Amino acid sequence: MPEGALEIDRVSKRYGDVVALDEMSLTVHGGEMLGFVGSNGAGKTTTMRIALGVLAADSGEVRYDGAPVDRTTRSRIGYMPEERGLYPKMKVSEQLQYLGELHGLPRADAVRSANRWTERLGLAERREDQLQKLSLGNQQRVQLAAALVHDPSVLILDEPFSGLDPVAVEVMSTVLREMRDQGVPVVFSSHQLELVQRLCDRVGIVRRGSMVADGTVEELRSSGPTRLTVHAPEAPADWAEGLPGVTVESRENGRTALRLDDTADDQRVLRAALATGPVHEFSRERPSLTELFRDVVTEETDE
Ligand SMILES: Nc1ncnc2c1ncn2[C@@H]1O[C@H](COP(=O)(O)OP(=O)(O)OP(=O)(O)O)[C@@H](O)[C@H]1O
Repeated sequence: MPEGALEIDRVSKRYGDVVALDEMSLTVHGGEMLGFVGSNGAGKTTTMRIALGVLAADSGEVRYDGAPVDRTTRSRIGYMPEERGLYPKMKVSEQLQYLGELHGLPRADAVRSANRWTERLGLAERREDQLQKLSLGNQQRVQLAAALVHDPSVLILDEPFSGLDPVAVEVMSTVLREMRDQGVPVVFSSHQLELVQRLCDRVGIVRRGSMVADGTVEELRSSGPTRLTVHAPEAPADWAEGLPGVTVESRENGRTALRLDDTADDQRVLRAALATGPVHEFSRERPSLTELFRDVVTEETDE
């Protein structure tokens, strides 16, 4: 059972004048699923291509199970590229068998594995079809099968969920969870933040080639400014004005949404609210991953 971690350690990469990666670091442990999120052009694909070894880094190191990734470890990686590079005219089963053999499986094992994954991914009826005759969603299932056919010890997937219908999303999610539960480190990029929040053990947010936030969804959601909702129906409109470190974000039907920075004292806010009359609600709101992500992107735009 694979247990090793995939570590990307301060990897930098330039394309001419463009700094694609600036000391990017991330670790995915065995048995863990990491969601890799960031705006367009932030550096996700470049990171994954370097991890796979199809692109060389200018500096930094990629390690699996503590050792630098070499040709042998590379063949243990299952990769689903964004550009979906399969052969359009080849039959589904032939293609998967060929890829299995290319990764070192004996022919009989490659055939067995291709059959197993096509069955598992709902493609059994399409085995003898050319790839180009399949719908885009089914082509994507074949691409996942291609990443899995050699029974990889690490899974790296570039936007595996993009363009999938809800049933296919469930199939893909279940398979990735199973791989994770077998001890495989799984990392995938995605712009579908709700899906990432639901599926992943950890999330890494990348901005301009560096990791800017990394943790469990819970850790990320409890970081950042505190947001409070206070329902004090008799309070005057300006009840929270002037409280140190407190910004009023909105006020509607007696409910005030507040943002507290590090200098604010929530107990002082509560006392101020009680001083106006009854308080029916005093609750801390935690941001969703989408809101956290928006904060990071906004910072980027502001710079
Ligand atoms: N072959 C290349 N030549 C020149 N610049 C490139 C090349 N590939 C990527 N870049 C640049 O490197 C940066 C990082 O791109 P990358 O594709 O890694 O981002 P990404 O996070 O995967 O984006 P997306 O979410 O749009 O797929 C971008 O500025 C991009 O324009």
